[in-house]
Amino acid sequence: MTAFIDKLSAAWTANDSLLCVGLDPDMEKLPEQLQWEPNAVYTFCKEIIDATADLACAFKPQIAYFAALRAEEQLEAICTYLHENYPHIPIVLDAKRGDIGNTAEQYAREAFERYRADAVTVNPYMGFDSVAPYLEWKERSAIILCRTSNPGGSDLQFLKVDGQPLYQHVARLVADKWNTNGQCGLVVGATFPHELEQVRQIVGDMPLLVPGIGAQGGDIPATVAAGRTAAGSGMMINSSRAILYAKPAAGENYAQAARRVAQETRDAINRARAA
Ligand SMILES: O=C(O)c1cc(=O)[nH]c(=O)n1[C@@H]1O[C@H](COP(=O)(O)O)[C@@H](O)[C@H]1O
Repeated sequence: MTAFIDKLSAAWTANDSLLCVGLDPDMEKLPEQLQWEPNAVYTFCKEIIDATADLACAFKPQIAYFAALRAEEQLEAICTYLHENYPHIPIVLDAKRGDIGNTAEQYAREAFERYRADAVTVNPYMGFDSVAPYLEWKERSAIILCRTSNPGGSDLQFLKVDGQPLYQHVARLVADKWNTNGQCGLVVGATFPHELEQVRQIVGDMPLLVPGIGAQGGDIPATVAAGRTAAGSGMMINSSRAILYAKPAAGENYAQAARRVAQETRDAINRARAA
């Protein structure tokens, strides 16, 4: 298996894209013609994947959307579909796990064995022994929450510890101590470009998952300016709802609408990279 960072770097180049397409299937927002289909979640995600795969550097299924619908088997089938048809595009399973070592071993097996994800999002709050089991999977990645995109992230992440906000301690800890094998990434919201810039300065070229453009209103040029590496990449900039539930224009179906918005988003990111 190719190491996560190598697979991601190849996808950045092959698709000339920093766009991560989030797969958050919400039954209430699914197109009407799918509402009565037994495998609606699978069909919807497959159509979105086929419509956007040449525009994306990663796909990020959010596990809660599948679990809430008892659709984990459809998530497994989607991951298999991705491996068979788009093996060059990494799967980031968004699960935000965090638990004691023994339990974390099971979460890691769930992400990496059951779903065969290339990376999984992980919460750092319980410390290194809660993250270490993911790093045992040498070709996979743990993407650790640092400065999340939601307003309430400030409740804890901005607390000052030794004069520095907690999120900066997380960035330093991961960069200096946890990332011994180059397997770690960080989550930093596009809604906080100033903090994104701070994190980029601390962690060098570490890959960052950057959600918060699209439905959450993050600014693409500000995000790219703050988070890109010297090589002009280094990020998976995620958009979920704005792509998945794009309103079809006249004559378009939902997958075509998703493709149009994904292309506009990828191109807006690339214009900002070139600026
Ligand atoms: O880890 C994440 O992906 C994540 C971290 C974060 O700080 N904020 C955040 O929105 N996310 C996820 O990114 C996606 C954002 O979706 P949209 O707001 O619809 O683009 C959702 O799946 C969130 O769960």
